[in-house]
Amino acid sequence: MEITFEHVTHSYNADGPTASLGLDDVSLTIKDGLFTAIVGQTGSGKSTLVRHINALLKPTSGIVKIGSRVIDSETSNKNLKSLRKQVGMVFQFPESQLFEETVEKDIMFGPINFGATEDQAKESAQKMIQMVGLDESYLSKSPFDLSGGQMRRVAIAGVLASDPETIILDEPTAGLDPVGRQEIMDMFKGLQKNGKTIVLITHNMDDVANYADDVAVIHSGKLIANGLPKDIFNNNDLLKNDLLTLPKSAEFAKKLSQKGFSFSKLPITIDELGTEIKQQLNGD
Ligand SMILES: Nc1ncnc2c1ncn2[C@@H]1O[C@H](COP(=O)(O)OP(=O)(O)OP(=O)(O)O)[C@@H](O)[C@H]1O
Repeated sequence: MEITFEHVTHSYNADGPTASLGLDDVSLTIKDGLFTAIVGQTGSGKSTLVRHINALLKPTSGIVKIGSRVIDSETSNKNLKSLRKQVGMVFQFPESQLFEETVEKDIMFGPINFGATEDQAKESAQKMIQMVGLDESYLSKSPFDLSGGQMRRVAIAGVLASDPETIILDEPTAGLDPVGRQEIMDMFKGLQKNGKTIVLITHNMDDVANYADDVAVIHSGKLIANGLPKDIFNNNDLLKNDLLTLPKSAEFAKKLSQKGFSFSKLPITIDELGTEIKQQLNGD
């Protein structure tokens, strides 16, 4: 499902004395089936942007097209259920939203809310618990007896259980250990390979380099760059103005360049860095 922002401005408390601009004239296309990363400094407008994709927020001016649906300032809060089913959102620290007595009931909540039968929702819960790397024995446990990382997985399973076409992730791996992070990110990449559109807010540039097909950089509510990761990380204007940091491999490559290594291109992933170094050492 393609998502298009056309001149979207969002002002918080637009009519009040404490009005603040969350988005400022943003035009952006999030392409169907791709993994798009949204990056930018803290407070730049990333969460404000993605909350328009399921109409949790509406533009103060401009429009957002989500598939065939158009959201603008006049859009009613009624009839948004089908949109909310199409666009699943994993908020920051989603485990704080777990509330049922068992993991199974928590995962079933979304599908039942969107009209699934009890049996269909149970089947979904069984599938999704495995998808997030836990076994079926967890279904009968209380979510509150799980570790933080396990709770996070259950919360993600709850969003995936409704089978959304587009999945919005607001820093989904914050606070997880490195192995857990990679497992969860690999799972999202797998979902994309199976046809989902993924939108990821992240401060982790290694995740951008490793997983994203497209990157949008937000600063002070404005879209200041949009393109392939390799092009974004070669954008010296962004780097020199501290609007972006580099993935670790690229940082390391820059240090090696100062020691006389020369790279045919800036390596942004560990694999690319390894290939470049091998070529250098072999004199290719
Ligand atoms: N509910 C709100 N009421 C008023 N202003 C808000 C509200 N939510 C966000 N803002 C303001 O909008 C701007 C963008 O905030 P937003 O949360 O979208 O940034 P962000 O890039 O997601 O930040 P972070 O990386 O810290 O999560 C900030 O100036 C913020 O103070």
